[in-house]
Amino acid sequence: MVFLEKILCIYFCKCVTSNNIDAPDQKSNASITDDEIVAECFLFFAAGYDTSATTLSYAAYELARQPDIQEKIRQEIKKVLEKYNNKMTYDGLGELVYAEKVIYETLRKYPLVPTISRVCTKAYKVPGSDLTIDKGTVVKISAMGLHMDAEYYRNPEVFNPDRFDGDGDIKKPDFTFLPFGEGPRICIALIVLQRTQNFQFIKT
Ligand code: HEM
Repeated sequence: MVFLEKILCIYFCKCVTSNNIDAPDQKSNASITDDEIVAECFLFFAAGYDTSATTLSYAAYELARQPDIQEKIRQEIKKVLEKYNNKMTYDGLGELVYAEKVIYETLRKYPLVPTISRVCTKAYKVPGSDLTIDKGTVVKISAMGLHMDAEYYRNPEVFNPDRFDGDGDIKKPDFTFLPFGEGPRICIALIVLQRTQNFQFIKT
């Protein structure tokens, strides 16, 4: 809602809201047109709908193939529902630790955006090689390639949510798990998504 609030503020009062109490909202010349609002809404729909729905389809596919994992997730949901009088609360969703690992493992094995694209903003010499990436070159980073690399994920073809345990078998340096991209353009829905996807499990 913070995002929507910022857009409406820019539209109606040409100010930018801040979440920082030390930096009160300021009037600015910020403006947004009707077309830009429509474009933002379309982006939310395009980026948010199919990605979430298809991830859940892959999760359901893996659960159908592995009844033991399905049962484990079911027991976890039952336990948390019992704790919260059969109502799923925000806190309850946060307690679905195993369900979250199932979502992570689904995103690892089936990253909906298999390659992340960036444009090189200045010439970059790749360390340890004589390769220089020129400014303006489009660089494609293979999330799928990283996720299926046995150097980072043992037996990468096996669907194993436990690899996301603290003590799991994952050997994960930074930037080897990229279902949501990375850096300043990382998917804006990252945090909301983990809990909403857990919620979908409960409903199904
Ligand atoms: C399983 C679900 C999702 C996956 C796997 C996913 C994945 C991604 C990826 C890989 C990117 C590109 C990040 C980068 O270039 O570094 C992205 C960007 C984006 N996503 Fe998601 N996404 C999901 C759900 C959503 C949802 C639910 C929304 C909105 C409600 C959303 C909104 C966006 C937006 C607006 C961007 C563009 C951010 C920018 O360019 O600054 N995504 N997403």
